[in-house]
Order: sequence, then C-alpha cells, then structure tokens
Amino acid sequence: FHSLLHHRGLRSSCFPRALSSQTGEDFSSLPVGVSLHGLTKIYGDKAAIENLNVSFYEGHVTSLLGHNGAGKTTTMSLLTGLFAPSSGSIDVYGKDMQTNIDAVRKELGVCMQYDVLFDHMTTKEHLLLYGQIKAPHWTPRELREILNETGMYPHRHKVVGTLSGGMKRKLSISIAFIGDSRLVVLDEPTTGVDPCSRRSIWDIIIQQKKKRTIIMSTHHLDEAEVLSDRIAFLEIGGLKCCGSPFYLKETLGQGYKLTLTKKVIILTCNAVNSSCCSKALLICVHHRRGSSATCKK
Ligand SMILES: Nc1ncnc2c1ncn2[C@@H]1O[C@H](COP(=O)(O)OP(=O)(O)OP(=O)(O)O)[C@@H](O)[C@H]1O
Repeated sequence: FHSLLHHRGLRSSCFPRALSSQTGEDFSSLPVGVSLHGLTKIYGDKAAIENLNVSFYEGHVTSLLGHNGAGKTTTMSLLTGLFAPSSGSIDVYGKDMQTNIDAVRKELGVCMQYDVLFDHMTTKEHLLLYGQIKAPHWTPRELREILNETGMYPHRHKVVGTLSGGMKRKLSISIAFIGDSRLVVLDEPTTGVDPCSRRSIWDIIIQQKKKRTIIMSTHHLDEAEVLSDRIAFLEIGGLKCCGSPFYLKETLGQGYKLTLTKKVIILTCNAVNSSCCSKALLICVHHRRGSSATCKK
C-alpha cells in the first residue's frame, strides 16, 4: 500500500482522514447492497476500525486493501456477523445486521481466509453438506451448476485431502456462492494459490458478481485492479479513499516518474578540433554499448 502511494508520488497524509465513498464518482443508479454507517470496533482500548462510512453496490466487486493491521479482517468479521460492532451499524439490502442477523445470514456467503473443509469428505459431499445447511431448497442440479461454473465438477469425487491448494480455495469459493447469496465476502480468496489458479479464481468471481455484492480483501494490487469495480483503501482502521481503479489512478495518482541522470564522462581528447572530440565520443559510445569497460578515450 505504502509503496503504491510512493510509486504514485503520494504520501498517505495526502488523503483526507475519511474520504467518502461517494466522492467524485456517482454510483447512485446502482442498487446499494451493503452500507456501513459510522462502523467502529474497539478491542480493549484500541480501535481496530473507526467511524467507517462506505457503501458497496450490487453487481460490483469491491476490494479492501491495506497494510497488515489496517482493519480489513475486522471489517470482514463485522460484515459476516462474527462480531458485533462497538458502535455504528451495517445495512445489508435494507436490513440492519444487528437486528436481522438470521435473515441476513440466509443471503450471506463467506469464504474465510483459511479453508474450512473436511479432509475425508469429497468435493460433492461438501457441496451437499453446506447446501443442506444454507439452501435446503436447492436441487442437486443447482449444486452441480455451481461445481461446473467453478470448474470443480471433474473433481467432485475426490476427497478434499487430495486436492491442491488452488482447488481447495475454489471449493471454498463455490461454497460461498451456494443459495444465491446476495452478499459474498471473500477474505483473501487467492492466498497461497499459484498464478494459473489465481486467474481461474478471478474468472469465477467476475462471472458470479451479477446480482451480488461481492466484498473481498487482498494484498495483491494487480488482483484488486483487475477484479474490482471499486477499491477501498484502509489505513489504521480508517477509510483513506475509495473509488474505481481508474478513478483512483486518475484523481490521486501522478503516474510513474523515470529520472535519468547522465553520468559525466571526462574525455581526454588531445585534439583541438571538435570533429576529433566527436569521433572520440562515438568510439566511447560504441565501447560502452559493446561492453561495460570504462571509456578511456
Ligand atoms: N481479537 C483481537 N484482539 C485485539 N486486537 C485485535 C484483534 N483482532 C485484531 N486486532 C487489532 O486490530 C487491528 C486491525 O487488525 P486486522 O486483523 O483487522 O487487520 P488486517 O488489515 O486484516 O491485517 P492483515 O492484513 O494482517 O490480516 C490490528 O491492530 C490488530 O492488532
């Protein structure tokens, strides 16, 4: 995060303390899936997140970015109802999370940072188990569709203990999409996954975002840029800026700067006329192109 700001020629102090999500870009035509109102979580005497105000839109993937300890996991934990906020509220499709937690959970899909899977069960058995808990009305055909869409169908009879790390992540993500979850929270969905599997996970997320509000956390800037409709940068528990990757780059970034400094080379040219000096310079350039030897002439 800091290096991104540095590369863009920005210091984090350039940002206002809590730049509103609505600043600069107008998403008012999109349905709001989730909104956080003055969300604060205090552990002991320390605020893990403080006065977070941001809206997440349906049909969007929004990435939470920030350094270690910025408050991403805390925000995710509050969004999934794992902890109650110290103050503030979360609205999920118009329902207050605190007072309607059971109704909200029916529409909530979660992929935790670490896979919560059972080694001795097959891929299909996982889908059946979580399907039974989350969406008992779902038919085996609908579960099969999820497996197809996430590319896990060919691996349906494999026990999870024999799956690769990438496949386990895909299975965890498949589970998050069971039951037409409208709010899907993905905590570092590509952690520990090879570049090829990462890309197929990106495809799954993009394919599934229609009619859902997807909120994910990541440490990968490239991933956030490729996947996100919006990126929310957190720092020390506060929202530093939020917007589409394009908007953030256009508005806050200053592009990359390349500074070239020409090294002074002292040419010991005895000749008085300039053509000799030019010739010497040319020889010098040829020398330096051909090898790293010091130019003497
Ligand atoms: N259970 C807890 N008890 C006390 N402090 C906590 C607890 N969980 C998180 N914190 C503190 O809250 C702050 C935010 O932590 P959080 O895990 O949300 O950050 P993060 O952005 O997810 O970091 P990472 O990228 O390392 O996962 C940190 O200072 C952390 O030490």
